[in-house]
Formats: sequence, structure tokens, C-alpha cells
Amino acid sequence: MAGSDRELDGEQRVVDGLYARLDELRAQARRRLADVRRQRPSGSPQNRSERDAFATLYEDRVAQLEAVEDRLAFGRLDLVEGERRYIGRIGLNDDEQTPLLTDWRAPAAQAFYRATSARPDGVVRRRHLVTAGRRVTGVEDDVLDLDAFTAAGADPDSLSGLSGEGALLAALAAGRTGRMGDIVATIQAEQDAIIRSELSGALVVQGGPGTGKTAVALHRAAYLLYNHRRLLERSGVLLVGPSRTFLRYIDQVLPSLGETGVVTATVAELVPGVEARGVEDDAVAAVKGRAVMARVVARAVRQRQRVPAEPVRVRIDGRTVVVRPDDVAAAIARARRQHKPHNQARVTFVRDMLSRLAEQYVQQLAWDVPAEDRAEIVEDLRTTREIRIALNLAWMPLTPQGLLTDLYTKPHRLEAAAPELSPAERRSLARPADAPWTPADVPLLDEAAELLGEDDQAARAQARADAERRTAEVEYARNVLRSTGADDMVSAEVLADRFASTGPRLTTAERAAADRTWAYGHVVVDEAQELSPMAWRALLRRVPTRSLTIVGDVAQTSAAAGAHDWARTLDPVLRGSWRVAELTVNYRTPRTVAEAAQRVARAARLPLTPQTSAREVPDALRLTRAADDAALVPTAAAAAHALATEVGGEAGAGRTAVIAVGARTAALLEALRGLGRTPPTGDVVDLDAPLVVLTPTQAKGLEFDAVVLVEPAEVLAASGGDLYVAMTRPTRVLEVVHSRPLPTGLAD
Ligand SMILES: Nc1ncnc2c1ncn2[C@@H]1O[C@H](COP(=O)(O)OP(=O)(O)OP(=O)(O)O)[C@@H](O)[C@H]1O
Repeated sequence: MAGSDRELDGEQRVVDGLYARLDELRAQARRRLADVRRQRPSGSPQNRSERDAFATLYEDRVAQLEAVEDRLAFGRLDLVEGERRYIGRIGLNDDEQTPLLTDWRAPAAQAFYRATSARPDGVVRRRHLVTAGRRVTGVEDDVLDLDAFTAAGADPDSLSGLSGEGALLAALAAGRTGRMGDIVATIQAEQDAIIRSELSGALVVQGGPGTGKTAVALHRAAYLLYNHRRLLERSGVLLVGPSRTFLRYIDQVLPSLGETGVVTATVAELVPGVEARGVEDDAVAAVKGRAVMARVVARAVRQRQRVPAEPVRVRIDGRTVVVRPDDVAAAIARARRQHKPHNQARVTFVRDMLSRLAEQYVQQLAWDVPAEDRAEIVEDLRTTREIRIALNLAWMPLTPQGLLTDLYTKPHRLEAAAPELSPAERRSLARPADAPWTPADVPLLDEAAELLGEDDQAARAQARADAERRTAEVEYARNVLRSTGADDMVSAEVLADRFASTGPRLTTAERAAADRTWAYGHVVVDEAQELSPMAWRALLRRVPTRSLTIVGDVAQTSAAAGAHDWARTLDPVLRGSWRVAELTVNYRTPRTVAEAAQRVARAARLPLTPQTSAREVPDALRLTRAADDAALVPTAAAAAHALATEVGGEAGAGRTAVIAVGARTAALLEALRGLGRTPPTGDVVDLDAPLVVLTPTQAKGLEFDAVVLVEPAEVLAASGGDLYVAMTRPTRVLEVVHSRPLPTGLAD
């Protein structure tokens, strides 16, 4: 993959020019930032927030230009008409606006990923540039149109080779760092088609382990942000992952692609203000995740709108008013007809009841009551304690937390609300009032929040005032952008958001993350097979446009409430309007390991997507037998210790994971400490560590150079999907340590 010296020199000169331009732009952005910061901090709040908004703008720009340092340019297209086009991480122009480097997401770059010799698309030659820092160390060419290539007088000897695989294989063989990297230089055609698929609608990407689903999802997010900047910058993009550990694993990919504004969350984090730290049995989580729980929550809300059995008599200023059951029933019926959330409809109910009670009161007076006095009577009734209690009992103002706690702590309430659940299932939901929320509670709280709503009178008045102020701010921002020539960097709307003189300056991402009812422009869901029906409902509420990228593998499901079949899971919530794309090449797992994993998966009857392996690694699958159960943990720890040394090398670069069922992890950690290792512990696993101990669920979506899988029969007993996940994490070695017989397929 070297390329002749002359070729390398030529490319070096081009690459030098590109970095020089990058440096120039960085200096320019830094200068502008310094200028803004130098402005006096005094002045009106409007001036101050404007200064802050510009400072953020330039800070973002500096950060973006810093992040693209590595492999700034990685490709070149030679076109039939003689044009040469360099492809890179971002687009660069010179001062005259002549393109120097084409952004990989631009239409003009597409042929770099898609052109083949069967369909060259006007490309004569595609060249991959291999760089180390700013130095060009090699080039690798695919000639797609050999006739045009020689007709143009090019020297076939200048070719480095006719295969396009070198750059890809080099990327795949690189040691793992504990953080996912981008694949922008080596995206493959089937991946590119998914990345560039249109924004609208729900796209499901199904593929076996290691086929690049996560990588593709992240590059698609970057692609959509680039091509629909105005829309998505304001509405935001949400990326949902299975755990905080996973989100940390991928958190550098989007910045390295020049994108920083994406909101990342787990389903457990979707309701602002709710921290779901509780743990519970998967079986209980599965009950909470069932679709029928939507009906249960709705019923629980309706059951808090109650007609009293007996009339309630209240004395007020020497007269008696009666809260009559039939009045309450009529008022409830009227309020319900508005189809508003519970707390908002309650306002109507209370108003209606007070006017009925006021009428009773007035009837008892010997004189005509003018309208203004009537209002006073209503107010007196409203503040009378007994009346307040009677009306609250009929229509209680509720919080989502209050409603759910009531269901979990009062068996009679749950029984009334959830006749669909068996008595044993209902008992399994019982918990003390002060127990922490669990991840499976969050979609239920969200469902409740949706049905309860907030008392929105104050909010509506505020919204009107905000809208007026905002129109003025956008107009002002537009003028500022026009006069400073910065209008290609940010839209007037986004800048106006940052002007907002109230409160601290917030980016779209920050505002979206803090608002339960935020409507995102696009949502990307990774490891989507784990989501329960209730989690899907919570998620879809956040994308009214149904513009989604859903990536996952129904063979890797471990959650009992998760999906084993996309149609069964998605049809009820997306009404059949979704499309599927498949990925079929495993770029991670060595062939022997991938094949063993597929045999095991087939034996466990998992819904497998066929795949081929891009990697051949000798001695990748190792089997180690421990004498008996007592020897299992010490043997596994010793194997992990040795493997970590083997793949870690001198620089300690490689990553090793020990994967075992939860009941084994404490003993494994202990044994490793005994060997002088210090594997990290805690909720969010530190993936920078050279050696970690994980359960299959924690390992989901991650990858390591080497994996020690402890007692696969145990993992299989918990879930076939778990074993499939655990076996497909390594890029170089899978060492299986067992004392019990191996599951079918593993050793064949
Ligand atoms: N085109 C590519 N070029 C280079 N590396 C790639 C390419 N596609 C995928 N990879 C690498 O393959 C590995 C697996 O990718 P990724 O984690 O996205 O797979 P996945 O399908 O999400 O796997 P899983 O289902 O196991 O979570 C990653 O290291 C990724 O960088």
C-alpha cells in the first residue's frame, strides 16, 4: 500500500496545503473569539447575552476545527473529465471560495463510497490516502475505469495495487482504545446507502454483531445534520443508547465528524428530573414494559376522577351547599369531553362545580346578586376547606410520581387499574413508597405525565409573551448575521436562541434535554431490540414526525420485554410505516469466533441475520477447561491476566474484558485483584482501563481486543441473546473458560 515516492510527494504537497488552510481558519476563528471576549463585559443584559452568543459560536467553531485534525483528508477521486477531488472530514475552500476539500457528506463525495468498476459513476480512479499525523505514508488505488485511466495517458505502474481492501483491513486490525473511532475513510457501499438514506420515515437497520450498525447510525446522524442543518439544528437530534457506559464508548465519534450538538440519553434518562437508579428483576421490568400498561396507567388516571357515594353538605356563612353526586357526575362528564390531560381538565371540572354550588348559595339569598358579587361568592366557595377536600376527592390534582407510587403501594388501586395482570404479576410490582425509580418505571412515568399534563394557564400566557419577544430577537439576529458575514455558520433562529436574555445561555441540546415534551427532528436508537413496548411509546412521543433511525439485532436481545421480531414490535407503534435495511459483513469478530457464535445462536434458535466475516485472525478461539466449579474463577482470572498482558503489549494499549453472569463478577474482580490487576468497578464502567469485568448486558455494543468468556452454559441459561453478545465482542481472541459442558455449537 506504499505507492511510489513521487506519488507520495505529490500527495504530501496537497495535504500540506490542506492543513495550512485548516490552520489559517483556526487562527481566524480564535482571533474572532478573542475580539468578542475583549469587548467590555458591561452594557445592557441584551448586549451581554449577544456577546455570549457570539463567543459560543466561535468557541464551537474552534472546537470543530480542532476535532478534524486526524485524517483531515483521506481520499481522492479522479473523474473522467480530468477533475481531481479530495475528500475529507470537512469541506474547505480557499479565500476565493474555490473548493480545496470536499466534505464526505456532500453529494460530490458519494462516488468515493459507492462507485464500483461495474458502475464507475464517472470515476476513473479512487485513491485512499493513508496518513500518520500530517504525513502521507501511503496511497491505495482502485482503478474503476481502466480504459479511461490509460487513455488519459496515466502510467499503470503508478498504481499501488488494484484492491480496495488495504485501508479497510488496516483499520480493522488496529488495536482498540476503549473508545469507538469513526469509519469515515472506509465506509463500505452497503453502509453508505444506509447513511445517506432520506431523512423522513423510520429506517430500521438490522444486522448481526460487528456489522457496523453503531458506526453507521452515528455517521448517519452526522450526515443528516449536514444535509438538513437548518431543520435539525433547531429541533435537535436525540441518540438513545442502552447504557451510560455505551454512550461514553461512542461519545467521541460525532465530535470527530465535526458535530457536537446531539443529545444522548438512555431510555431511563428520558424524563427530566427523574433519576432511575433502582434495580429490579428482568421479569418485573418485563411486566412494566408491556403494551397493556398504557391502558393500566390511563385507567388509573380515570379512577382518580370519582363520583362520591353520598352528598357532602358544607355550611358556609350560615347557609348550606351540597356537593351532590349527580352534579359531580355531570361535571366530570363535561370536563372529560374536552379530551384534555387530567390536570388541565380538572380546571374545567372545578369551575363547573363551583358555579353549581354558587347557584345553590344564591338561591338561598333573599336578593338579586349582581355578577361581580357572584365572582366573590365563587371565590369564597373555592377557598372553603371542606369544599376543596370534596372537589379534590372527586378530581385529585396528580403528579406522575404520585400516581405510580399509589399503584405500587396500594394493592386495591393496582387491582382496580390492572385487571389484565395476574395476581402474582401485580404482587411483583409492589414496592415501598420511598424505593428508587427503576429504568422500567421511566416510560410509565412518561405515560402518566402525558395523561396528567400540567395546569397550563400560566404556561400559555408565558408562551404568548415569549413568542412576541422571539420574533423580535430572530429579526435582530438576522441583521447581526448579515452585517458580520457569519450567516453560513449558524441560522438566525439558533443565534436568537442563544441571545435569550433570560437565564443562562443554552444550546438546543441543553434545552431539549431539559424538556420532557421537546419534539426532536430526528431520533437515532441503538441496540433498539432492548426497548419494551412502553419504551417505544415514550420515545415516539419525542418524534412526532416519525423520522427515526432504529438500529439493532433481534438475535442479541436480552431484555425479557425486548424485540425478537421487528414487525411485531414496530407495527403496533409505527402502523407499518417503516423500512428495513440489512448489514451483512462482520468487521469486528475473527472468522472462527464469528462462526462459532452463529452456530451457538442457531442452536439456541435465535432469529439470525446471515453474515460473513471480514477478518481472519489465527488462533482466535481458545477453549480452557477448569477442573471443577471451584477452579472456574481462578482459571478465568489467570487467563484474563495472561491475555491482557498478551494484547496489551509494551505500551499497554490493548483492551481485555472478562464477561460472566452477574453472580460471578464479584469473585472475578477479587481474583484479579489477587493477581495485581485493578479492574474498575461502578455503574459506569471505565473503558479506558486495560482490563474490565462485565456482564453480557453491560458488554452490549462494546468491543475489546480480547475477551474471556466465563462458563458459557451459565450465560446461555440466562438468555441465548446474551451468549451471542458475549461471544462476538473480541476483535482478536475469544478465550472460553468452562467447567460445565460447552453449549451446542461452540466447540464444533
Ligand atoms: N466500514 C468500516 N470501516 C472500518 N471499520 C468498520 C467499518 N464498519 C464497521 N467497522 C468497525 O467494526 C466494528 C463494529 O462496528 P459496530 O460496533 O458499529 O457494530 P455493530 O453492528 O453495532 O455491533 P453490535 O451489534 O455487536 O453492537 C467497529 O470497530 C467499527 O469501527
